[in-house]
Amino acid sequence: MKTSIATVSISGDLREKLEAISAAGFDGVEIFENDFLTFDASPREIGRMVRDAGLEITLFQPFRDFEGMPEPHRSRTFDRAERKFDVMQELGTELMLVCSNVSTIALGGIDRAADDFRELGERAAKRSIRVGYEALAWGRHINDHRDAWEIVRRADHPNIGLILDSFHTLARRIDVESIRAIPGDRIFIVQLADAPMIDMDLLYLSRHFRNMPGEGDLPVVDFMRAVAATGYKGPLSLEIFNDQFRGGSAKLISVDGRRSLVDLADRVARSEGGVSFDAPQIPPRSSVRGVEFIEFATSAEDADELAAFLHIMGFKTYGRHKSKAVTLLRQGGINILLNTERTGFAYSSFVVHGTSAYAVCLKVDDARDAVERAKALGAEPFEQSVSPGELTIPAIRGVGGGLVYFVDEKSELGSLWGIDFEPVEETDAGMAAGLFRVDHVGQTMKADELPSWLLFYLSIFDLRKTPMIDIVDPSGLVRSQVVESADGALRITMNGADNRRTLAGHFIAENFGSSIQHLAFATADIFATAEALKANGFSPLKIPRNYYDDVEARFGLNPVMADRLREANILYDRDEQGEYLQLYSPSFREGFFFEIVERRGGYRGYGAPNAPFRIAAQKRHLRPEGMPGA
Ligand SMILES: O=C(O)c1ccc(O)c(O)c1
Ligand SMILES: [Mg+2]
Repeated sequence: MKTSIATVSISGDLREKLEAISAAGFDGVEIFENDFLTFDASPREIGRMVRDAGLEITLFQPFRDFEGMPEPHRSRTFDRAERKFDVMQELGTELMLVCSNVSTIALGGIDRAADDFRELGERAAKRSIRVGYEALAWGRHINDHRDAWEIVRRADHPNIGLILDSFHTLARRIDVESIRAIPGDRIFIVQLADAPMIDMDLLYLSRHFRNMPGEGDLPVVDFMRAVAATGYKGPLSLEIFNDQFRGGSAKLISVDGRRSLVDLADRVARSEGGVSFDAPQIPPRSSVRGVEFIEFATSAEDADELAAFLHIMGFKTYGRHKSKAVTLLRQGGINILLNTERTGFAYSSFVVHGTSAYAVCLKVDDARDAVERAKALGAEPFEQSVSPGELTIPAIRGVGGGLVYFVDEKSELGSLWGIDFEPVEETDAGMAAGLFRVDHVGQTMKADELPSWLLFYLSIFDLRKTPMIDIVDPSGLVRSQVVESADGALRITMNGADNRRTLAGHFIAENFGSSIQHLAFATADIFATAEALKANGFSPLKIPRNYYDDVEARFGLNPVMADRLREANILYDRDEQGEYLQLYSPSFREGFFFEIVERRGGYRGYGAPNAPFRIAAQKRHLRPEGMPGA
């Protein structure tokens, strides 16, 4: 399988783009004409630059407003094409993209367009150049790949073929099954992009909001399955017009791009028999069975304070690492590690971010397979130093600074606690509060990191995403999206902020980067948990009375229930499936916090309608000078 990406997809000048694209492991690039025109080097030098970067030029594009022009424009258009052929020969590329005409003076007619392409094919053949025709979703006469194919078919010239672009087909909701009948060798290149499902003008959507396959809402896998059925063997080439990507890190976006293509090819190969391109042979997406532990990087002083905080929440000190300054606190199936080492990754994380939950360990079916798949998707493996007899827990770096560890039941990793930890004498006061598992992990990140994290999780693990929603912070909207396993064993909420006045934005600033901002623990009886916590000296986040009056009215709650909620500072939500009750801790310092939840019935959400009230209460809790606009 050959992978390629259009230079227009990433930031930087042409040299920077090529470096990042090559480093991410792509085989080729589409040279977008503007990137070429604005770079100060001859076509020959640019061609050499591309090849020196270990890349080939898969396509030169776009050539606009060609077919169906009336004279004298028609002749001029052919002259213009010849000039571009000159450039292409200097660059060292043999494939040109012609996108469908958008000019108001263009004449329609399938045969007229086919005649123009036949003549262009003749001229191209003299130079061993091939020309592919792409239907833009907003083309004046041609805006559907089926019509573009009909023109190519009637042009009936070996140097004229079709170019498919998933965006144009899928954004117009054209049936992808129509692709299957096209002979694969008549498709000269396939461009891939996803996009969010937003109701807007297609040109605007395409030029600003395309994203990597898997990051958006379009059925790109179905599209690619249909392409694979044609016998197409050419490159899978990304063409992503996106303002955030073009303003972001070329390196990160290139890695995401390559990751999206490997994952796409893998999904296609697993769902469509006998695909034409050789898809990567990698382990399947890992099923996550649960969160095995969450590890905080911290200092000795902070660790004492954090441990006290957790004791009040019903956690017991349960074990100590045999050779490292790592303490295990446990309640039910929840394991929390406090790492106060003065060397190594945890320590560098502490130095940069202060006390924070820098690592999550997931229980999967096969930990080594999980790492192997992640590596094939461009993730960085991580290895910690271990003492003799201790386990090396397979791990990878997350998108930001954090780590994801893996354990499984099938190897010695299933005995992690017995092998690496010594039990400690139980001395803690405080009673257990009925918290039995991690319900979800709340990650906060800059808004432009959200697509990268989304792709990271969806490509490595067998998770689904929920639709993007806006969380209402009194200081602005925060974008939020969830990835979760079908059975709820792993749920991760991701909040993307770009405004420092929001609670999430404030956290990113205080923490010097993205991290886990909250952990939600599940209880089967939140009122009993609230009682136990109270006895331990826990003081929950205070929710104003107005909220309870509103909830009582909104859901028609009986007043006794409303009073119970109010007295315990428990938030309430309900949908067709069930109910959700939430209790919040105050923030630890200015940073993370804990949430306690009870899910009743089949409730699958996260209490988004309660977010404004919870956030306002949290802001009141923070130091006034630390929180402008609170
Ligand atoms: O937005 C455009 O003009 C444009 C140009 C070339 C393409 O391949 C495309 O998909 C869109
Ligand atoms: Mg295109």
